[in-house]
Amino acid sequence: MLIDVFKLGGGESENQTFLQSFAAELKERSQPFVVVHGGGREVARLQQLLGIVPRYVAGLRVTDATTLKLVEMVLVGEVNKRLVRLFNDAGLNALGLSGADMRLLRARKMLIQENGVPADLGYVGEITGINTDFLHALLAQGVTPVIAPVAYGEDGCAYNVNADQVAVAVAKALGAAGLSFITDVPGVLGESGLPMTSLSLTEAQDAIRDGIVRDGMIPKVKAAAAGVVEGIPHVSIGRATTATRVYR
Ligand SMILES: Nc1ncnc2c1ncn2[C@@H]1O[C@H](COP(=O)(O)OP(=O)(O)O)[C@@H](O)[C@H]1O
Ligand SMILES: CC(=O)N[C@@H](CCC(=O)OP(=O)(O)O)C(=O)O
Repeated sequence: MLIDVFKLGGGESENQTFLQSFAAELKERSQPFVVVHGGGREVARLQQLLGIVPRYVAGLRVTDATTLKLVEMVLVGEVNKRLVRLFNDAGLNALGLSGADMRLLRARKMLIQENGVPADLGYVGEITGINTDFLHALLAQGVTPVIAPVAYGEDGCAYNVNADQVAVAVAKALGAAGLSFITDVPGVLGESGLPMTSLSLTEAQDAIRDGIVRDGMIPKVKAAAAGVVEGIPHVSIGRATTATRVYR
């Protein structure tokens, strides 16, 4: 069974017009697929509303116990259900899941260094396992899993995981044929400001080094490159017709 994984970024998960046409396209697909979504911008907005200043290290949200609650409220409680409603309105059989459900996404605390010094990101996790049997069983029944990136810690805690990283882990675990990062730009924009048709792993490194790829696009390009290295045959960033293919 050839499976595709779509990662829906934070900008697009709020764009009703885009979502309706995306859902209609998904409905026409004959091949099974899984959707992983983000929603980082909406988490940041709620933090700000509550007087909490969002903090990031290497593009990852520093997640203390209060922030973890907000992350779960927004991503699992709100964004996930909004997408599931919309997909089901379009005629799909969508089922919203977080990492805790059936131990779908297992994780451990992520340990990283910032400028050579260990940085404590709190409840930020890295994926250690995926319940692929459960996903396969759902797909075999024509169900579309819609996954929020809050994982189930090996220590019983919830962990906040970057949604691009979750998408790569899910695609790798399922042996997916394709992984598409849908975001609020048509593709990875080159120096000209136009989307590039393709980006090799070396060109990706150069584009990051030269500042052509910046901000949130850096972890996305790195995640896409990791997907290519993991052997996912087709990895792309952007909208269907203008997306940038990342290749070895
Ligand atoms: N070279 C580039 N091409 C396209 N987008 C870029 C580039 N460099 C930086 N960006 C920024 O990256 C953003 C996408 O990253 P992000 O907002 O984290 O996406 P998502 O929420 O979908 O994961 C774009 O909206 C754009 O502002
Ligand atoms: C650890 C970490 O940073 N987690 C992300 C999870 C959501 C996400 O990745 O959303 P986007 O895809 O919209 O960026 C966060 O808290 O923002």
